[in-house]
Amino acid sequence: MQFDSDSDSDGSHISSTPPRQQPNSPPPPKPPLPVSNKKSKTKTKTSKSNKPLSKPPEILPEQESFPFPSIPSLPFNIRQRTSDAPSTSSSHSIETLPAGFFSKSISFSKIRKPLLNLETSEAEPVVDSAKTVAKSVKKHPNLIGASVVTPIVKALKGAGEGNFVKLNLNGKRKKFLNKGWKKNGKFGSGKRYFRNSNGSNSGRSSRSKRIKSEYKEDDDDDEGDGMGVENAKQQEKKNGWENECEVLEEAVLAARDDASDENLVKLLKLIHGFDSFREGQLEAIKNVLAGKSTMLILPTGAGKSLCYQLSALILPGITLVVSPLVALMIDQLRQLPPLISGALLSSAQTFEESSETLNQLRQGTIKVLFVSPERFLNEEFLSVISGGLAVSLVVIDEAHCISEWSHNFRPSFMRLRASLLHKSLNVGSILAMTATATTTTLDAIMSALDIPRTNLIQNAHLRDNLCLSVSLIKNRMKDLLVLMKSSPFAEVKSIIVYCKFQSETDQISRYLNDNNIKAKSYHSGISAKERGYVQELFGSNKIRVVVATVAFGMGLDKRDVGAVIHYSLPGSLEEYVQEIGRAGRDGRLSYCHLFYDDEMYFKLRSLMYSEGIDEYAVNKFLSEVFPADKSSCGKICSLIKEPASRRFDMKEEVILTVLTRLELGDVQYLHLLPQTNATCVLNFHMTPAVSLAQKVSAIAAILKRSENKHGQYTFDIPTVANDMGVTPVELTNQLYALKLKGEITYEMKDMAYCYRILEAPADFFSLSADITRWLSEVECCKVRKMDAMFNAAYFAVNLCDKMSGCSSSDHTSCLQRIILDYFAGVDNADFCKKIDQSSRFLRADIKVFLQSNSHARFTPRAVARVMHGIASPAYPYTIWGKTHFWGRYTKIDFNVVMEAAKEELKTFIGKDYSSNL
Ligand SMILES: Nc1ncnc2c1ncn2[C@@H]1O[C@H](COP(=O)(O)OP(=O)(O)OP(=O)(O)O)[C@@H](O)[C@H]1O
Repeated sequence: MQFDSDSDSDGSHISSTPPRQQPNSPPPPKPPLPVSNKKSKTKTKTSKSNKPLSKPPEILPEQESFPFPSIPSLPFNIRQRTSDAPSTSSSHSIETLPAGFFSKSISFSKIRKPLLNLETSEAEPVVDSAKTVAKSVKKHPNLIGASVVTPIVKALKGAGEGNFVKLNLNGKRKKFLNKGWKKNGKFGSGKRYFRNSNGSNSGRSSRSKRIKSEYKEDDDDDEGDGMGVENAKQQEKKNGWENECEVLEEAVLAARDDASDENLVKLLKLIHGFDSFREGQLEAIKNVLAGKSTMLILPTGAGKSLCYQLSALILPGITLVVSPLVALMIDQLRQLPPLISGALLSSAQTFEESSETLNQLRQGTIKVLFVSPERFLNEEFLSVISGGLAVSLVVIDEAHCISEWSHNFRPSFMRLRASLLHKSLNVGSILAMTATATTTTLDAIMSALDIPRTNLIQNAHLRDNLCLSVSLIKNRMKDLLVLMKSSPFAEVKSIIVYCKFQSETDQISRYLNDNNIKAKSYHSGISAKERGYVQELFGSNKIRVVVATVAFGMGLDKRDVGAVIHYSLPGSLEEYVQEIGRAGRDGRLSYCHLFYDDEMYFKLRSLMYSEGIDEYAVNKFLSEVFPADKSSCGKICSLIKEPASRRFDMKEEVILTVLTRLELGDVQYLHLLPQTNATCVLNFHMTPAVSLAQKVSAIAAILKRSENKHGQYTFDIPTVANDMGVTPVELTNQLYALKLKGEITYEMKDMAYCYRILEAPADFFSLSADITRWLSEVECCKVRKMDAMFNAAYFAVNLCDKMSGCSSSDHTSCLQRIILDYFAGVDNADFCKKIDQSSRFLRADIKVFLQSNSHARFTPRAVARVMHGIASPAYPYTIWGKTHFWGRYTKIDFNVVMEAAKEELKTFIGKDYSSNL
C-alpha cells in the first residue's frame, strides 16, 4: 500500500453548491508518479493507489500581482432612517424519532425524518412580490428555530443566485448582466447582487429561471415600449424594490449609529431572515463593531460566517476574509448575502481575473474581499490595499491554521500576525474564527493576533444534535453495508462516508451501488468537472451517499446531511469534529458512526512521520539556501521546488515551512517573495535580439545571462532580476509587456521558492539544531493527535462503563466528554499503548534490507520510512514499495526503527551515515 496524501490543491471543487459555471474541460491529468530519480513531479498521484490524507490541502502559490491605485468607497450610500423594519413570527415542526439503534434520548426540536423518497428535494417556496417582503412567513424544514421570515433580500426581485463576483478560477468567466440593481444608485454600483439568502441550496435552478425572466422584463422595459399595463406593473415592482432598499439602508445606518441588540436583530431579520442570533454571534458582532479584536470559537455549522457578514455590512470600510482554501472562499462568497458585494483574490485566478478584482476594489464596489493567505506575502497587493482603502476588519477563518500545534498548520498563515496586519493594513480589528482549537492552539492564535483573553468567545466544540457511535470494524465493507442497511442509517437521506484512501472511495461506492445504495466517490484524484458533478448530484439529493476523502466537506453547508460515517479513523479529534460537523447543520438529530481497527491506526500513525527531517538534512538545506558568498545579502535567490524536494528528501510543504520559519523566527534571515518560475526560454520575433537589447535594458540583461541554442535564449529569472535590481515578478511583467507588443514569446518553467536574503546565519549548526528540534516537536504533536483519536475510539468500545448515557454502540456521552477534555488540554494520548517498542527481528531485517540494496544510499530515517511504508520525495513508492520490507514494521514505534537503522547503518557503512545523504 502506498502512503501518499490526498490533497485538494486548487480546492475549486469543494463547495456546497454547484459551480455557477462549469469549466469547459477539466485540468490536464496529473502525471504519473516518478519511477526513478529522474526529474519528476512530486505532486503526482495515481488514482489507483491507496492514498491517505495526512496533509492539508494546498493553495497554489501567488505568482503575479499588479499595482492599482485604490479609492476608498462604499458599495452603497447610507441614507437617513425613515421607517422601522417589519416584524416576524415563528413556529416549529416536530417529526418522529426513527426507531431503534440509539437508546439515548436527546432533547432536540427536530428529529430526522425517515427516508421516503430519495429523489425529493426540498424546494423552497418562491416569494414573488417585492411588496410582500417581511410579511411573508414560511416554514422551512431545515432551519433551527423552525420558521423563518422570508428575508427581505429574497423577496427582492431576482434574489436567489450566488454573489456577483466571477468565480472564474478555471479560465472561464461568467458574464454578468451589468444592470443597476437600483437605478438611483443607492445600492450596488451597476451590478445586481443575487444569492440564495436563506442558506439553503435547493430551488436554485427554478430561481435562476425566474431571474432570467425578470432580466428580460427589465430589458424590455429599457427598450422603451413601456406604456402598457405590464410596464406599469414593472414600475410598481421597482418602486416596491426601492422602498425595501430604503428600509435596509436605514437599518444599516441605525446599527452603525447604535449597535444595540434591537438594531442588530432587526438587521439580522432583514438580511438573513433569521429571528434571533445564535449563541456567541451577537457578542462577536458587538465586539467587532466596537473595534475589539476577537477570538470566536463556535462549533461547526454554528453560524460563524454570519458574524463577519453582518459586521462587514455595518462597518464603514472593507472587510478582508482570509481562508485556507480557494474552495472555501468560493463557498463563502456564494453565501454572502446579496447586499454585500464580495470578491475573491487567490492564486488560482488568472492575471486578468485578479487584476479585475483589484480594479473593482479600487472602484469601491467591493465590501468583502476573500483573499488567500499568500496574498499577504505579496507586497504589491499590500500596497494596493494600504494605498488608501480603509480596512475595517480582517477575518481569519479556520484560524487554527496559524498554529503549528493545530491539525492543519499552514506556513502561509504564520504571516498573519497582528503586527503585520496593523502595520501594513492599518486594520480596525481582527476576528479569528475556528471550530477546532485546543488550548495550546488557542494560545498560539491569540498571541499571534494580539487578542486579549477578555475578547475570547467560546462555546462548546460540538453541537449536541450529533449522535456519536463507534465500533470495531472486522469485515470492512460488509460491516459498512450492514450499518447502512440498519436503522437509523437506512432511513437517512444524505450520507457522507469518509475514507482515507482514494482507491477505497471508488471501491466502496461501487460496492454500495452493487447493493442498491446510490453512491458516488469523491477525491482529489478525479477531475474537477466530475467532482463538481458529484457535488451537484449530492446537493440536489440525486445521490444519497458520497464516499469521499477529506477533499470533500470543507465549507460544505448542505444542511440536510443526516449521517457521517468514518470508514477509517480520522487523523485527529479536530479532523473528526470537522468532518462530523458536516452532519445535522439543519439542527436535526444526525448520526455519526466511527469504525476503527488497529491495522489502520498503525498505518495512519506511520504517516504522521512522513514530514520529519534530520538535522544534517536541515544543515545541508541551509547551506544551499544561504550561499557561501558573503555578498549574498540583499540578493534574490530561488530554490526550484521539485529537484530541491528530492535532493533534501523534504516535501515541498516542509521546505516552505522551514523557509517561513527563517523569515518569521526570532531573526529575520530572509524575506519570502511570491513563488515564481525560475527558468525562462525566450524567442525573438520582430526585432533581432541584439537590436532589441539596445532599446530595452531587460533584454540587454537577459542576453548577458542567457544560453543561446538555435535562437532560443534560456536564462535564470532570479539571476537576471538581481542584475537589474528588480524582483522576478517585475521582470516577468516587463517580458509580458514585450510579448503583448509581439516582440517576443516565452515559456516559463521550474516553479521555485523565491526569497531575498536579509542576513546570513552566523552559526549554521545551532540554527539547524533549533529548526530540527522545532520540526520534531511538531511531528510529535501530530503523532499524539493520532493517538488521542485512536484512544477515544478504543475507550468507547473497550473501556466505557456505559454508566453515563452510552449504550450499545452509541457513545455520544463518553465521546463528547473525551472531545471536550481534549480541547481543554487534557491529554489522553498515553492511556492505551498499542505501539510496540521492540522487535526481535527488526535489526536482522534492516541488515538484510541494506545488503540487498547496497547500490542505494540511506539515512536512518529513510530506512525507517521504508519499514513503515512511507513514501518520500527521494524514496518513492513506485520504487521502494516493491520491497517486501515495505510497511512491515508499522506496529513498532517509528523512532525505535530509526534507532535500529542508525546502528545497522554504522555497522554496514562503517562510517558516519550522514555522508550517505
Ligand atoms: N442566527 C441564525 N439562525 C438560524 N440559522 C443560522 C443563524 N446563523 C447562521 N445560521 C445558518 O447556519 C448554517 C451554518 O452557518 P455557517 O456556515 O456560518 O457555519 P460555520 O460556523 O461557519 O460552520 P463551519 O465551521 O462548519 O464552516 C448556515 O446555513 C447559516 O445560514
